[in-house]
Amino acid sequence: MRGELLPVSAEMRRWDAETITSGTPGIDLMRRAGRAVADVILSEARWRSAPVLVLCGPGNNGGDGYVVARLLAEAGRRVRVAAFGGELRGAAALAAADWPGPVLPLEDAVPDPADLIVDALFGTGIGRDLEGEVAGIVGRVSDSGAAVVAIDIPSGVDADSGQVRGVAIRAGRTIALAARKPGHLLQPGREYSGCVTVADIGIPSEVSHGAGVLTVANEPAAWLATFPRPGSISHKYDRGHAVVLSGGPSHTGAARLAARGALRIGAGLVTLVTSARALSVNAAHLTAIMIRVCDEPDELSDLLMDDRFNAVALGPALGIGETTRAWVAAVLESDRATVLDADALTSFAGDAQALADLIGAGREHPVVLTPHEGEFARLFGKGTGLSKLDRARRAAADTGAVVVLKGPDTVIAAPDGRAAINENGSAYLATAGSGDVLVGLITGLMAQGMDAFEASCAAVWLHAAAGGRFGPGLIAEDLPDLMPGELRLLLTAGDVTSA
Ligand SMILES: NC(=O)C1=CN([C@@H]2O[C@H](COP(=O)(O)OP(=O)(O)OC[C@H]3O[C@@H](n4cnc5c(N)ncnc54)[C@H](OP(=O)(O)O)[C@@H]3O)[C@@H](O)[C@H]2O)[C@H](O)CC1
Ligand SMILES: [K+]
Repeated sequence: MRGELLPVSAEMRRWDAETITSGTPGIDLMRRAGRAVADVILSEARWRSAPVLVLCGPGNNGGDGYVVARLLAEAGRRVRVAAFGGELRGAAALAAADWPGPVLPLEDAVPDPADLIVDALFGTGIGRDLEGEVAGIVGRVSDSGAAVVAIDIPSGVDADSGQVRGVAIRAGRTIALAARKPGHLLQPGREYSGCVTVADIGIPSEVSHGAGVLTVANEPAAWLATFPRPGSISHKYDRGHAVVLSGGPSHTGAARLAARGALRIGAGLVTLVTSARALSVNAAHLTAIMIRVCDEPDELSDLLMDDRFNAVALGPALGIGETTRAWVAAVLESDRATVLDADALTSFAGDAQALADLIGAGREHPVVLTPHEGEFARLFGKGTGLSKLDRARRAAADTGAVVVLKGPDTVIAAPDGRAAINENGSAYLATAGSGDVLVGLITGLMAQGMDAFEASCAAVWLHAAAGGRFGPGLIAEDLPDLMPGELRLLLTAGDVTSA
C-alpha cells in the first residue's frame, strides 16, 4: 500500500517482535521511545518550568514512562512518578529499575494545575474498560486542567477503534511510537489525542512495510500516482462518459449536483438520465451536461449497451422501494463502474444480501457504496462492538463493493481488505447535497479509469479539502466549482497539504 501506514495493535506487536528478533533488544526500543518523548517535552518552552507528574501503567507503556521520568530528572526537572498495577515484566521492569526516585501509589497522585502530566498508563495493550483507581486518576487529571502529553495514545482510547474504554485521558499532545494507529484518526480518539506527532523508534522499514498493513491515512500520497491526468492527445471519449440518474420532477437537484461534480473532476462527458416527466426541469438547468430520457429500467439497460457509458451513479433523490431496486438491478446487470448512494442503498434496508447478489462475484467493473452511518446501519445493521474500520471492511468483503462509510472520520474500505481513514473533513461539509457531489466526484474519477478504491479515497479527500478551504457559507452548489482550484493545487503544487 502507498501512503502512511496505520497499524492496529496486533500489527504493532508484530513490528515490535520482529525488530527484537532481528537484533534490537526491547529495552532499546523502550529507551528510544522514552528519549523521543523526553526530547519533545524538553524542547517546549511553555513546559520549561513545569513540575512533571509521570503516570505509569503495568505494561510497556508504563515502561516508556519510567524512561521519560529518568531522562527528565537527569535534565534537572522536578519529577514525580505514580504507578498502577503489580510487578512489571521484561523491558518495563528494566526501565523501572533505572528510575532512582520514589514511586507513589496511583491513588495518592494529586495532579496540580501547574503540572505537566505524562500519560504512560496504557498504550496499545488496553484490554478492557478503565475502572476503579485508574478511572479515578483519569478524572482527577481532567479536573486539574493540567497539560497532558500522552505516550503512544491517550490511556483509555482503543488504538484500533478510537473508542473510549469507559473513560480516557484527554491529551493536548500525543507522541505516537513508530506510527500513528487507526485510533488516532477515528473519532472520538482523534479528539482525545490532541496534536499527534510520530517518533521514530528504529523499527526497520523492511519490518513495517513487509508486515502487510492494509490501513492507511487518506492523503494524496496514497493515490496521487494513479490520479488521472489528461494526456496531450486526449480525446473527450478517453476521459470517460459518466451517467447519473435523476429523481422525479420535484427531486432533480441531487442528480445535477452529482453530474456537475463528475464533469468538474474531469469526466470527458456526462449524461443525466431522466424520466420524461422530469425532462423539462432538468433541461432548464443543464448546459454542458447532456440529457437522455429513460422511463423504465429496460430503456437504461439498452442505453448502457453502448460501452462508452462507462460509469454510472444512482441513488440521490431516487425514492425508496421496489422501483429503485429495479433501476439498481438494471445498472448492476450492465456491469459498469457504479456508485450507489442514498435511496439506492436504503431500498435494500435489512437485505444487504440481495444487493450483494446483484453485485455478484464475476463482474468486471467495480461498485462503490457511499452510506452515511444511518444508511449503513439500515443496510448492514449496527455492527455493535466493531470499530468503524472493521464495519466498513466487513461490509466491503460481504458485498464485493468498495464501501465509503461517511462521517467526520470517513472510512474507505475495499473488498480485498485495503482501507483508508480520512482526516481532512470539515464540519462545513455537513450541508444538504454535499454527499451528492461526492457521488459525482467518485463517478467522474472512475469514468477516467481510476481504481475504485483510489478514486473513492481521492474524491473524499478533494471534497473535504474544498469544503475546508471554502469554510463558512459553503453550500453544495459551490463544491463542484471548487474542484478546479483543488485540482490545480493537487496536480501542480507537488506536495499538497489538506485545507
Ligand atoms: N510498538 C513498539 O514497538 C513499542 C511499544 N512500546 C510501548 O508498549 C506499549 C504496548 O505495551 P503493552 O505492554 O503491550 O500494553 P500496555 O502497556 O498498553 O498495557 C498492558 C498492561 O495493561 C493492563 N491493562 C490493560 N487494560 C487494562 C485496564 N482496562 N485496566 C487495568 N489494566 C489494564 C494489562 O493487563 P492484563 O491483565 O490485561 O494483561 C497489561 O498489564 C505501546 O503502546 C508503547 O507505549 C515500547 O515501549 C517500545 C516499543
Ligand atoms: K498512554
